[in-house]
Amino acid sequence: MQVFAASFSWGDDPLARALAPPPNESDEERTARMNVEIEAKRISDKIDEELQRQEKVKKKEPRPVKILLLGQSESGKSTTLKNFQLMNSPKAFRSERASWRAVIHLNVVRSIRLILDAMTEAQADPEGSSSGYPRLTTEHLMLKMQLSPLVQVEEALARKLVPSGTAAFDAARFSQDDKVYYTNSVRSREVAVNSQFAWKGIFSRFVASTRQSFESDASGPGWENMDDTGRVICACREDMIRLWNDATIQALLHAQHLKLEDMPGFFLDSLDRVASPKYVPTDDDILRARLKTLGVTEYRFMIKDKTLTAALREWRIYDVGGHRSSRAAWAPFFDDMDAILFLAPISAFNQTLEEDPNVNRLEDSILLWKSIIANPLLAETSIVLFLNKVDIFKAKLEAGVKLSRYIVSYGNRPNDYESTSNYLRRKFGQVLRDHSPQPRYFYFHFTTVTDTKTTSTILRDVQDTVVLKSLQKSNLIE
Ligand SMILES: Nc1nc2c(ncn2[C@@H]2O[C@H](COP(=O)(O)OP(=O)(O)OP(=O)(O)O)[C@@H](O)[C@H]2O)c(=O)[nH]1
Ligand SMILES: [Mg+2]
Repeated sequence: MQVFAASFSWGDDPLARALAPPPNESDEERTARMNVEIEAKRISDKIDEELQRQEKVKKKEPRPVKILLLGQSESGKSTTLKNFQLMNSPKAFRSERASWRAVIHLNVVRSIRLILDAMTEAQADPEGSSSGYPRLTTEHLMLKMQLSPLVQVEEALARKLVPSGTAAFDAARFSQDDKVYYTNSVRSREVAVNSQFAWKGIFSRFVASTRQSFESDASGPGWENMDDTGRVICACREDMIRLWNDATIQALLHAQHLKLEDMPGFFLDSLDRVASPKYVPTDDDILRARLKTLGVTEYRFMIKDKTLTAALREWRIYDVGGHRSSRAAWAPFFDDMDAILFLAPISAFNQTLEEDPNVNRLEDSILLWKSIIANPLLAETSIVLFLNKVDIFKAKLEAGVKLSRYIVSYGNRPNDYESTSNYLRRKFGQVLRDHSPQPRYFYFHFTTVTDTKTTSTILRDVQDTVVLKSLQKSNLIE
């Protein structure tokens, strides 16, 4: 210790010693050394300047706008996301048509399977004496047999979309019914896909080989480019049409209260088109296709701000699963959002949750809305309400379904669209006034998000006004 202290002194700095000029330096050597040092300083100053410039640019670059889509399952979140994609990156949206064709085929075979299941139930009581079901003829049973390969097609498509054993597949949330992954109830069992899993990539080989035909609107890829599942569906087209249009089958579905046309992903009225070899999904078809979300999907795009600076700003839209078991995944997104689009399907007033048949869907929407409004983490976040599925809501009212039968508080007010829709809007507005931690503006729209034209106007309004206000409030825009 003493030896070390004796050999080291502050005046003997090894760094200063290393940088000091050599003791017997000539004038020439000195000039050369100084020139090298001047050049080194010039380069170093330039690097500092560049770093400072980059820092300034970084500060000026607008921060991304983040929007979170919320609402119960089947409320229309993913359909709203599709509208954003169609508006802001139509080419990319349309390049995914081959993948959506597979989903539409899956939707078709699901509807057919539900009819086949209904027929099996009727076969258990052939005389219809105890159930009151209409009698099925040998012709019906022949049709049923001819269509039975579609059950395997459903499983094959489902397995393609949700391969078991992938890290992205969350088996805990599914019952393994017939080795295919469906959500719990057998009648409404439905394939779900985890958004972390790049399911669209599965069809990319197919897309690549048929890119031209899919990108031009003229005609589809044709039989020769179709995969096996597509071929079976096309081969069954005539039989499916006959089954769906059969009066006895319609009576049977009616007797079993099975309204396929009210279910998401209904394409049986378009079988002629969607089960043809040259079928290419239209934008409308893609918006009507149903694929339940698990996990979180992020979509990014750039648009010009509607501000004086007209800066190009990145937008990020987040789509989450609305099933009760998926809602715990919402919270981590709450503290970082500029706006929330909350979807409440008002047409669901006479339906119950798939997760819990004792809970009315509209009631679930109101409770969910209340919990979002009251959440202190979201106190500063703009929230926009979409009272969605207005088309189905109107159709139900016109068919004579009474709102007051399910929402008793509606009493004996008139059952027309004007009165009922105003009543529901006021209910949601009242929850906002009563439960928001601080006063906030009630932004709402009546929507049918499967209608791209009206939805794009509404979304542009959301983009231009609501979010802009939120950015101004947080001083992100001068
Ligand atoms: N007729 C009609 N159908 C709609 C409307 N909005 C959504 N749909 C359909 O309803 C189904 C469900 O919509 P999604 O967007 O998948 O619902 P989601 O909220 O993403 O549901 P999860 O992923 O389960 O949380 C789809 O088949 C849509 O095409 C609407 O306004 N009118
Ligand atoms: Mg979804």
